[in-house]
Amino acid sequence: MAFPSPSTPLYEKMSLKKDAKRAVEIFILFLLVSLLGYRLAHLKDHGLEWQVALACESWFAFVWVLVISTKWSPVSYKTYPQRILQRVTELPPVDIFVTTADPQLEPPIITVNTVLSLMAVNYPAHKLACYVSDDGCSPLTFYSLVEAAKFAKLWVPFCKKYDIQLRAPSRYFAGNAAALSGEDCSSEFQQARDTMRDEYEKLSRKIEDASQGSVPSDFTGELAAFAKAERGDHPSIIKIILENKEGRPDELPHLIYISREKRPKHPHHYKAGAMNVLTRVSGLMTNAPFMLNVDCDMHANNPQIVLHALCLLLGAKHERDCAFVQCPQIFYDALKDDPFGNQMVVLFEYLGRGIVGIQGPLYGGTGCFHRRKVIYGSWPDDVKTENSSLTSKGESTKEKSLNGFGSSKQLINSAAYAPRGNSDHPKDLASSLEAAIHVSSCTYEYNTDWGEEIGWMYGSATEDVLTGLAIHTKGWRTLYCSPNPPAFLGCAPSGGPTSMTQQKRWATGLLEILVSKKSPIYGTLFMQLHFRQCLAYLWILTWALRSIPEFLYALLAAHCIIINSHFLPKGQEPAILIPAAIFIIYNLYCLSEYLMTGLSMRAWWNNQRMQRITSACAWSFGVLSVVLKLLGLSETVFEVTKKDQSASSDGTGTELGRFTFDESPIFVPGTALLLVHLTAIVAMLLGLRPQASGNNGSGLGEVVCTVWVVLCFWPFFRGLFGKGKYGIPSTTIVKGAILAIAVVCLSRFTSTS
Ligand SMILES: O=c1ccn([C@@H]2O[C@H](COP(=O)(O)OP(=O)(O)O[C@H]3O[C@H](CO)[C@@H](O)[C@H](O)[C@H]3O)[C@@H](O)[C@H]2O)c(=O)[nH]1
Ligand SMILES: [Mn+2]
Repeated sequence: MAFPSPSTPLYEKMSLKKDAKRAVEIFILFLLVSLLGYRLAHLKDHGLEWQVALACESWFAFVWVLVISTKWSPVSYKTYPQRILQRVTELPPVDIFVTTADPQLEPPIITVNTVLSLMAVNYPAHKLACYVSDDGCSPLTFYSLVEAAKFAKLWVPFCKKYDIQLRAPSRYFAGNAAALSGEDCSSEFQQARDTMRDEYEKLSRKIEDASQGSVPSDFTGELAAFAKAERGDHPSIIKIILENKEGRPDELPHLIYISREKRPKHPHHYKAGAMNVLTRVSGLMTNAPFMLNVDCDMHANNPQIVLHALCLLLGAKHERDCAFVQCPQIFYDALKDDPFGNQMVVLFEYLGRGIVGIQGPLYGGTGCFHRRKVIYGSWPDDVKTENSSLTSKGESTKEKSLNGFGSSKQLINSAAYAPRGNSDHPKDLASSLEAAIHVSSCTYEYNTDWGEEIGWMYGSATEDVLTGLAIHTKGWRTLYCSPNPPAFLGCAPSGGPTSMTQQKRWATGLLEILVSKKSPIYGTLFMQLHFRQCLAYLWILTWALRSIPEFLYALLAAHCIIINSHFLPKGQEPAILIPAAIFIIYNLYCLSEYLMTGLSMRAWWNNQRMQRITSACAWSFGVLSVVLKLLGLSETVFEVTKKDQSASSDGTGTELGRFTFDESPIFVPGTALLLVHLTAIVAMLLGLRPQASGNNGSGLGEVVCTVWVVLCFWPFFRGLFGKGKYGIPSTTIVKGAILAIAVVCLSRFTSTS
């Protein structure tokens, strides 16, 4: 099988954009510092509002310093096929992991499409094994996979024979004319395609019927294992759905279903726990030196992707330059102009590519190819290996290493091969079934290094960033791979509640890392994390903390209007130019990033507006949940985001991009903020404010800020009057109003006292 041609570079240079970016960033920092100077000089004449402004602006200046000193440097790589061909005589095996957790939130048809697209990639089938972890322990998911395996026997040969580009059947059959235009027009092909379409329809109908409750209710045969299983209380269920017994490259990859043991009172560590079980079971069954992991909604969109990634993994000059290969998260059927601000295109384009120039991209949890030995805790250079659990010769040396991997002898034996990138394992899968059940039990990890030194790390709701950080901390570098067409495509959450839940989880998880023992500051001071990589991590890990100054700053203008005071210089003072310039340059600059990435002005507005909403609502709850965790009052949880097969198939939404609400308290801060500003506007218009002393009343600056906040929270304004899911529930409005009244009273109180 040929590696992709070097004439298609995976990376391009971005130095022009970068230099302009730095100049603007430094100028904004300079303005921020001037503003701080101005505040300090005038502080004694003013009240509380100036202190709040000073504190918030200092924080924003700190964030800018992080951004600038990190210097997101873009980098250009070439592909490495030449070098690989000299060294690699045989393609290495790759284990593929798919995680799913809930058949309601993650409909099995989505998982099935992901699995089918991965089984059909251009790679010798006997070198691939696909492991699906089901944390929902759902007979429906299992049944769907069994049916999908039958369909795969037709689908995979069809894709390979006709070189189909979209190998997730639902995407292929929903394909628009453009995607299909390059296709063969022979009648033979057309016939084959029609047969496939019928077969796929049959498959989706079967899964649909089953989810209505008709099939998995009879727990016989293969389904018997699920009869007494409850979601959070069941033994391990491992089923070999497909096995490529003869090791034939043109047949199908192995397909294995895993639902790890769960018992109440035993922590299961959410996705990180699932990944560790997948790592162990695959270590026993196929033990490939490379592992690809994707979320259940992320199908392979580029059939060459495994080859692309191996170009980087095998072709890097030294292994230490490539611990893992991360592909960007890109979404299919994305709503126009990103109304929920979560498609992250600009984020990946600038930040993502920029970090590549330091120590390499962060691990994003999906679309990532790992080296097994790195996951097993290896260090980049061999000297260090002696301190870790295994030597480069592949023998387990110290007692600690035996304990580290747990009590399974077979697992320890198989792990001994990992450092050499070698993959000895029994020839048939069934012979390791018993050991696999053992390593997926809920007590297996007690007194081992899993989650601490080995595997996916525990202790954060963003286990991906934490795991990647642990790898960078050891001094590994990592690589970014963004081929065209994109490697993987997933679903972006749509709707207010789903987006907020996701952002809250991220903010929580990132802050958990910042305050943990594995924080990047420790990693830079005492280990091998590069200084600038540490700054890059800090910039992301402080997301949740940013919500506090931002919320106060957002309140400031309304507070000033209500008490008829000001925090910005007056319109006629020259000093007004400083904040005005920061505001205008910053927004124009952000807009330019969107336009240069090929997005619309509307997309910029939606993103900047959602940033304010996310910060006020989701990130502030992130701070709250970490504080509760630190106080020992509650544990953080991983709430799964809902996946829609296609945003437009929802049917009920006539206004797809419109913000939606639910009963969640997460919308209270946003509602309260909006109500305070509306109160301020009304008070100003009706002249219900105290008389200002001298020239100290609020001015144009405060009014502009209030209008800006109301515009950013426009979805909430519409929500006040909206119906059904488009309306803010009345209980939330009442809670918001109580908070708003408290803020207004407090403002009046501080101004009179
Ligand atoms: O107890 C759990 C919870 C989740 N998952 C799986 O984890 C994946 C990611 O969950 P999702 O709800 O889709 O979260 P997202 O916010 O979309 O995920 C992003 O953020 C996560 C960290 O917060 C990363 O783990 C993901 O890879 C990354 O795509 C899904 O495949 C789930 O099935 C489990 O296997 N077990
Ligand atoms: Mn997801």
